[in-house]
Amino acid sequence: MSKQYAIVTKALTKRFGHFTATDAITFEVEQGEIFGFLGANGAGKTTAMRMLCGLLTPTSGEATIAGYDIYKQTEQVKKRIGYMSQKFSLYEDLTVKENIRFYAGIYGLSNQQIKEKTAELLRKLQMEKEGGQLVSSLPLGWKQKLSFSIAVIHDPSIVFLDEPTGGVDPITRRQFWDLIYEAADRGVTIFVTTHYMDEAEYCNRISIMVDGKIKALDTPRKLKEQFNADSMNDVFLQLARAKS
Ligand SMILES: Nc1ncnc2c1ncn2[C@@H]1O[C@H](COP(=O)(O)OP(=O)(O)OP(=O)(O)O)[C@@H](O)[C@H]1O
Repeated sequence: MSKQYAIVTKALTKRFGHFTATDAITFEVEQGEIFGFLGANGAGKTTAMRMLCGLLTPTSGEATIAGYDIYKQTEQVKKRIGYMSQKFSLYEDLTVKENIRFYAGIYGLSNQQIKEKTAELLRKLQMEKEGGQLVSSLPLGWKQKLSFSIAVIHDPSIVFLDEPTGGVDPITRRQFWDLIYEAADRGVTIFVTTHYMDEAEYCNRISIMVDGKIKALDTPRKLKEQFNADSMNDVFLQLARAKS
């Protein structure tokens, strides 16, 4: 039997006018893998991710998500994915529980499922006491964890995370990654962009984009070997330097 791929892209490209933001990227992500999508600011990561989520139409190339074509089967794609954007979209003027209810409703969960999932989520995040608080009153790290938990509340097979841990300290980031590992253990495929190289080390495989193209793709260990580097930071800097 052929391998089950969560994501397959072939020469996926997005141009804005004459500018090519994502330039013929080709890769596969296995089901249950934690796949890191790295690149400097403006490398084209968000553009690629938006195409994979069905938010942006590619200029050319192909891609499937959970086996569904991103051009023709957008509804099936949307049902199987979760998405957490850089500016994660919690409503600050709603309570924690109201946010959960709102998004779970959009994802099509029944009232009974929403009740159960809300209790489970608050227990897991140790936020039972905060359920009735406005989201605006929560620390950033808590909002990020809540946002991630909501992005997987409908048990998607793939979750896309666009710089999910920006602006928080390493300990809070580590706690966030515990949630990621837990989801991956349940078989959820994680596609994550980050600028933090400690996080890159937590991924099963990493791709590094430079100017819209994928310049390297492998496990952190193999990339370090390939670039004769001590750390992912070093690998990243070598690729960024090679550009100039
Ligand atoms: N709608 C658009 N119209 C024109 N150019 C765009 C548009 N969206 C993105 N770009 C450009 O495409 C390039 C890639 O942007 P993108 O947001 O994908 O990069 P990124 O790797 O996600 O960067 P960051 O790490 O800063 O989020 C940038 O130069 C950006 O200015």
